[in-house]
Amino acid sequence: MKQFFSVADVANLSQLVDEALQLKSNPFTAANLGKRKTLGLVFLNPSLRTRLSTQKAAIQLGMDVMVMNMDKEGWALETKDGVTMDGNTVEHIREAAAVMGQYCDILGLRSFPKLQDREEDYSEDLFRKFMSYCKVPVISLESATRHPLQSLTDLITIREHWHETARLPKVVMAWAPHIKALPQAVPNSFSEWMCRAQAEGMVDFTIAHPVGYALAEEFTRGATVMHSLDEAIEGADFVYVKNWSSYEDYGKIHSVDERWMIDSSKLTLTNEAKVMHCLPVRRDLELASEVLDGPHALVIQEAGNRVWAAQAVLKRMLEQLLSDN
Ligand SMILES: NCCC[C@H](NC(=O)CCC(=O)O)C(=O)O
Ligand SMILES: NC(=O)OP(=O)(O)O
Repeated sequence: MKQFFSVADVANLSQLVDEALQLKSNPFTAANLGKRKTLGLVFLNPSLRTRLSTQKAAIQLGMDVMVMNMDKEGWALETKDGVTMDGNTVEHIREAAAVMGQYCDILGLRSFPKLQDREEDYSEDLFRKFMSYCKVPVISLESATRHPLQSLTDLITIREHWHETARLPKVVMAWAPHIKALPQAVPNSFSEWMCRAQAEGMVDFTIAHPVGYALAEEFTRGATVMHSLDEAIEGADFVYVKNWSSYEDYGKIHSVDERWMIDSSKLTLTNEAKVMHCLPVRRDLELASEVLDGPHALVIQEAGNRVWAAQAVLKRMLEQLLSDN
């Protein structure tokens, strides 16, 4: 694996999930694979889980890790070409990415969308430039439109908590309220991974969102889309809670009539569903604390699984690096 940016970078989904679960039961099987290799984690936005779980994964593979909080500690980055840099930006991504590639064997990058210009965000201009200029394999730590380490984790978590063989788990991604305009990266990515998992006979996938919150079609092909939360979650085995801002009316928040927050009474409509969320979650706005603190919540186990997703992906990248050299 030379890059990990979307589900399209994974040749065999089921195998990668299996490998992650094997690493979970035996974390140090490849403890020397990454010896004398350096992972650089570059953050343009905040992070708790991605930062710590990816570091831990790399350490368990024997790698050295360097973290750069570019947003707070780096020079202000210019990403546009052909501009005279007489404003606030100090360093161009052409040099910054190329220099980081000199220090690291694999780089990870987190960069959120600005949510102002849809075309610009969805072109993934910054991420693509970083990948092209750094000249080493790049792992997405969440880009403008996707969060593949999270989605792989989510698939691992569903596989781990589903034991019936007679039928597929009903997985419902449910839009939730929020006060801020949030990116579509997590829901786009979850949907993209679940649609692939559905096509490969692993899950049955539904999306529930209010009118006006449709995601870009390229991420949702094959999913059942419903505009009533109650109808969508009926009989659900997993409910994946997430807020996102409008894609159609880009980056905007529309007010909604129906109550969209999952609480205990909503859960009675489901098949004793497990409730997932990528975190961070705003209690009693996006998700009721009675659910987060109750037996249906899977959010802590899910966050724990971030380590095994990252470790499986880094292992594949290291194997490729070693076979290329
Ligand atoms: N990396 C996981 C989610 C990151 C981001 N959440 C946030 O920005 C939450 C901010 C807040 O709640 O104020 C998102 O939804 O894409
Ligand atoms: N879920 C997730 O990516 O969390 P962080 O933003 O804290 O890394």
